[in-house]
Amino acid sequence: MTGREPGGGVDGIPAPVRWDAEAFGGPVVVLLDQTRLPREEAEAVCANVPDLVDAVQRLVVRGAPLLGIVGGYGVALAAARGYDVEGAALELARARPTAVNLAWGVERVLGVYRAAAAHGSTGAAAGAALAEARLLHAEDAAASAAMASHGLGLLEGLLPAGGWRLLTHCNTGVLVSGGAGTALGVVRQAHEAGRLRRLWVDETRPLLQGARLTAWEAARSGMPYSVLVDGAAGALFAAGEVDAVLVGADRIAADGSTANKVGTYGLSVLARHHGVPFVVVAPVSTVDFGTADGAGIEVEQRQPSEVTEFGGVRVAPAGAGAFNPAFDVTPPGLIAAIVTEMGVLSPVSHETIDGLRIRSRTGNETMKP
Ligand SMILES: CSC[C@H]1O[C@H](OP(=O)(O)O)[C@H](O)[C@@H]1O
Repeated sequence: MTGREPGGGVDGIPAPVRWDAEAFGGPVVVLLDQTRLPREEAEAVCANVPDLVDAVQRLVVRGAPLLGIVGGYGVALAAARGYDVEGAALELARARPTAVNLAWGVERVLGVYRAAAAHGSTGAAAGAALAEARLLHAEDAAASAAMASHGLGLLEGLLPAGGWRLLTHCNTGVLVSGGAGTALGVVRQAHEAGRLRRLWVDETRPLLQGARLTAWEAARSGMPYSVLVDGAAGALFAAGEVDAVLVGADRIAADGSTANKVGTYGLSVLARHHGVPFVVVAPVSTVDFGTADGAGIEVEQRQPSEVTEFGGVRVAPAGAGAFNPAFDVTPPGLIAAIVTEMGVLSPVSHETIDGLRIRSRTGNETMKP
């Protein structure tokens, strides 16, 4: 079994977020600062919502499921400290536009706060908000475990016996969830089952979530891994060195179109060309039934300096323009399967293998065929 520490964390990888009401003279949200990994394991302590919004926007904390958890804790923080909860919820929900989980986590805890405030004191409402944020956190940990199990079962059905060579993009492990992660959680489960021959880690320019964060997690978990520049993935496919691609998601539209870290779409085209399964792993909280298809997904455009500079040093000529979308969108036709905590979803029929349709949280719409 993976070495899971009590209170979060896996294989010596600290939990990326925690609530602390004691150690800092009042309620705070404590984040593992992902901009400083892997060189140092530093914490960012957020005692107010502007600091939390800044941390989200600078990717101190990042990754769709974790953004949902942090959004929930942010509402609880505003309530606990007597800030304007409605205003705080608005600021948090729009801190980054693509990952639907952020707004979902904010809205879920805000709804509990509003209901409690309507029938009781603001103190009781603050307590209800924190309890819901903690529940959301625990649910995501359970979702991670379920996705890892469903994902391993999918790979066992898709891939030959023996060791697998799996390629992943960006970071989708402990650092993006309440548990062991999404796509990297499946890889970790394959490793624990003795089925991981090699993990190919796309460095993932420009912020290097792969080379910095996935490599750090893989090392902590003792996985056999190699880092590659994003542009080298094609050569690996051409050499027959990739058995499957596993990626996360930031928003899955109702037709199965999937927004994920920029570079994901190109991998799906390579995978299709080379007959390699391309698998998305994401909790149902990433599915957005309110967005019909990929054209409706807002893709975050980030600062040009992330592309024209490296390590704070300008590498492109002064005045160079830059195209720096944080994500791209993969059409459902290029996705072999979407692994969720409820089961493995076909992106075309939108039914899990046992025929369970994924329904919206309001229970009426379903993913459209
Ligand atoms: C499974 S959530 C991780 C997801 O989020 C990453 O984006 P960012 O690092 O900008 O938060 C990337 O899209 C990952 O797949």
